[in-house]
Amino acid sequence: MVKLQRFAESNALVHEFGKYILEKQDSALAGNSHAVFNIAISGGSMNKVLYEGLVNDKDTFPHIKWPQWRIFFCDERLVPFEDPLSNYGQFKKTVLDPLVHKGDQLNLGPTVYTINQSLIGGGETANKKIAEEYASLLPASFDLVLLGCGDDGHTCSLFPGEEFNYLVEEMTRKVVWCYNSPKPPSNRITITLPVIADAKNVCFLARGSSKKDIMHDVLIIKNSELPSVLVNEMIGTRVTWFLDDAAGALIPQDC
Ligand SMILES: O=C1O[C@H](COP(=O)(O)O)[C@@H](O)[C@H](O)[C@H]1O
Repeated sequence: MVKLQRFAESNALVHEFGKYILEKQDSALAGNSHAVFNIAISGGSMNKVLYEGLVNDKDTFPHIKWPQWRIFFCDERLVPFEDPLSNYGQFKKTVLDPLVHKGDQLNLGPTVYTINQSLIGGGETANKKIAEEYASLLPASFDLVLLGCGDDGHTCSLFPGEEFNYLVEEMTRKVVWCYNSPKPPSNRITITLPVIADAKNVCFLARGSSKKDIMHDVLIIKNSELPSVLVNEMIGTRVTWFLDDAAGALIPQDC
């Protein structure tokens, strides 16, 4: 059974989301200044909430131990970092740059693991190599995986539909090349379901009315053709969903 956290108010959602991440940081570090917090983050709408909930939140910000964070990407689009579609590029612009320069001083930031940009544009062999190299960087397991859920029920770059079965059926490799993403760009890499299943905590974030139908399919119908549902089914007790009222409009309040 997954945990549902619902919010009528956007500020409250953002604040509680930041507090949830802080809690997971604290249990991973347990006061040990040599320990690290391994977190995998998603792209898209997640970045703004990470900025608001972690960098711009005056209660949370002072408690984040950024130098002990090891940040990885759940998926990455195979474009140069300066391309607006790059998940790392957007994260840098939205979260890292403001963090590093916050408060008129230079703050020490987290260690961020990106794909090998020099291989982008190198075709099939290079794309497979990007996935392979990225897999070799991943920790044995994540303390926290932060997931989005697309309007079609995809999460990471694991898409629903027969032509994408090779992605959700991958049970050996930790990272795979997605060569036919229905959402641009078509070339991406993504962590696989076993990596998510090994995580200590998994948290989905869904906001806005464009998500209301898919939230109904995921949380009420539980359509197991949807990758987001597969995550819930695999490790439900470790999964928390953060929803705003617009995304949860079709979910009964007592759910
Ligand atoms: O393409 C992607 O989409 C999903 C969902 O994004 P959202 O903007 O609808 O929240 C995202 O989680 C993933 O990282 C990204 O590459």
